[in-house]
This record gives sequence, structure tokens and C-alpha cells, in this order.
Amino acid sequence: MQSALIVGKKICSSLLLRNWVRPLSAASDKLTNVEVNDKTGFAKLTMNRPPVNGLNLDLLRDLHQSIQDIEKNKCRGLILTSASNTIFSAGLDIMEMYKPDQERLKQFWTALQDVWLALYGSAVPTAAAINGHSPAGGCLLAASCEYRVMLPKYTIGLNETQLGIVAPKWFMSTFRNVLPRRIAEQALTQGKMFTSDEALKIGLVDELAATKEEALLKCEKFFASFAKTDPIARYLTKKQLRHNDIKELLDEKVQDVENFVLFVNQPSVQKGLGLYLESLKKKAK
Ligand SMILES: CCCCCCC/C=C/C(=O)SCCNC(=O)CCNC(=O)[C@H](O)C(C)(C)COP(=O)(O)OP(=O)(O)OC[C@H]1O[C@@H](n2cnc3c(N)ncnc32)[C@H](O)[C@@H]1OP(=O)(O)O
Repeated sequence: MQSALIVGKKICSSLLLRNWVRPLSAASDKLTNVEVNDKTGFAKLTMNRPPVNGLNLDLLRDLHQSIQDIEKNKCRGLILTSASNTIFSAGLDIMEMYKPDQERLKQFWTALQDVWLALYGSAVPTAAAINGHSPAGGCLLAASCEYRVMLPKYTIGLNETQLGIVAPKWFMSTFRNVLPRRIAEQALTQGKMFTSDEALKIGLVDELAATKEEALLKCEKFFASFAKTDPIARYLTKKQLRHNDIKELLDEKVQDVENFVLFVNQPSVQKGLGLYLESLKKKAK
């Protein structure tokens, strides 16, 4: 795993946080980066897997570790964002699902479940500064946060049905937690990708911002809105509201992995994924 915790722009060497600092590998190898503002206590968690922040096993494991670290350090807010100028995250790395190694496939799905459980259930207030396109798994991450600020002229949505695949129940509950049920149902069945303006209109994002810096500031302003609330009361309220969604996955975690493995291995699904990958590569040329 290759993520680095940086406090106040420099690697933290205080006694309090010494255990936190995981060994740094070469900068080009880092998949996530955490910077904590030591004045505000807000953590910025940046995904950095070029070109599109495809969520592969390694990035998911890094994300999970970083979320846990932020939580353990009792940061006062977590802002999820991307190092790319145009892509928040392209969602699941389809290469993990196409002609997969079976053991890795299980680990991959388990890692995604763990990231979702940690982010959706986080005790720390969470926000996403969506500074680029955010399809499928990218949208799942953003929607798991409590607040979203998006830059203009990008797209966001759960587009699974357009790929001929079915988003699992917990993807859908995450959407339903943000959107009115009827809009969620239409969007999910159509596999609709929303422009930033459309996303704002339906409430999939809370605000638009002209730049990433402005988006980060707006996320911080959201955290500041909790200044007069008790953090434990705040967390317990969030926990109760999200309890059923979390419990549903926890109760079926192993079965959910089995369902995923079974689904992915179907010849028709493999064929569809292969064609989709080809179309992405053709488009890139
Ligand atoms: C099978 C059972 C499943 C059960 C449920 C699973 C739920 C699934 C959730 C998911 O997240 S599935 C993934 C859905 N994601 C997408 O549909 C996004 C696809 N990508 C795009 O739309 C675009 O790439 C983009 C994100 C809008 C970026 O466009 P841009 O023009 O900037 O870059 P590209 O030239 O298209 O891509 C660069 C490079 O990256 C490859 N790539 C893009 N997305 C993915 C991906 N999701 N997985 C793997 N690889 C991806 C793309 O092919 C290009 O590769 P190269 O040609 O450079 O090798």
C-alpha cells in the first residue's frame, strides 16, 4: 500500500502522529495522498492513479487505509478529491473484472465493500470536491460523502445499466440516500449521466464551484457548519440514518462477493466488458 499522510504540507513527525506516517515510496507510485491542515484539522484525501483514477485493488486498499487513518487521527473533516484536472474517478477499473484472476476478483470486491463501509459510515464529516468526470464507482464514492461540490462541465452518475451491468443494492441505497426515490429510480434504470448543472438541479451535488480551490473551500465551509454541534451527537445521528444500509451489506458481505464473482464470470458479461473496453480504447485513439 502506498499512501502518505502529510500534515500542514510536510510529513508529520510529532509524537502524537508518528505512528500514522506510513513509509513513503517513490512519489510516482503513490495512489492516494492525505494532507491534514493542522489549523482546521480537515484532511484532504486525493486519489492519484493516472490517467483516470480507475478503482483497482491497490487504489481501493490505499483509500481504505487512508480513510481509517483520517478517522483514527480524529480529523474534523475528510474531503475526497482527485489529482487529475479532468477526472474525479472513472469508477471501477474494468481490467479487474475482465478475464479476472478469481482470488484477486474476490479481494477486489471485498476492498470496494470496505471502502464504502468506511466512507459511508465515517464518524468524520465527509465531503467530495468533484473536480472531474465521476461515472459509476466514482459517483458511488462522491455520493457516499455527506456533501458534494462539483466543477462545471463534467458528468456524474451511476451508468451501470448502460454497460449492461447491475449496480449492487448498496450502490442503489447510497443514491437513494441523496436523491428523491423517484429520481433515483429513473436515473438508475436509465444509467443516466448528469451534467454538473443537472446534478445540481436534482440535488445529486449540493453546490458548483468554478475551481478546485473554490470547491475545497466550499467543502470546508460545510464542515464549519458543524462548529456548534456536538461531534458525538452529530455522528450518532448520521449513524442512525445510515444504519440500515450499512447493516444490509454487513449481513450479506460474503454473499455479495459470491454474487459479484458469479455475475462477472458469466460469458455474456465477459463479452460485454470486453466490448466496452475496446470501445474505450478506440475512443482514446
Ligand atoms: C460485471 C459485474 C459488475 C457488477 C457491478 C459493478 C458496478 C460497476 C461499477 C463501475 O464503476 S464500472 C466502470 C464504469 N466506468 C465507466 O463507464 C467510465 C468509462 N470511462 C469513461 O467514460 C472515460 O474514460 C472518462 C472517465 C470520461 C475519461 O475520458 P477521457 O477521454 O479523459 O479518457 P479516455 O481516453 O476515455 O481513457 C483513458 C484511458 O483510461 C482507460 N479507462 C477509462 N475508464 C476506464 C475504466 N473504468 N476501467 C479501465 N480503464 C478505463 C481508457 O480505456 C483509456 O485507456 P488507454 O486507451 O489509454 O489504454
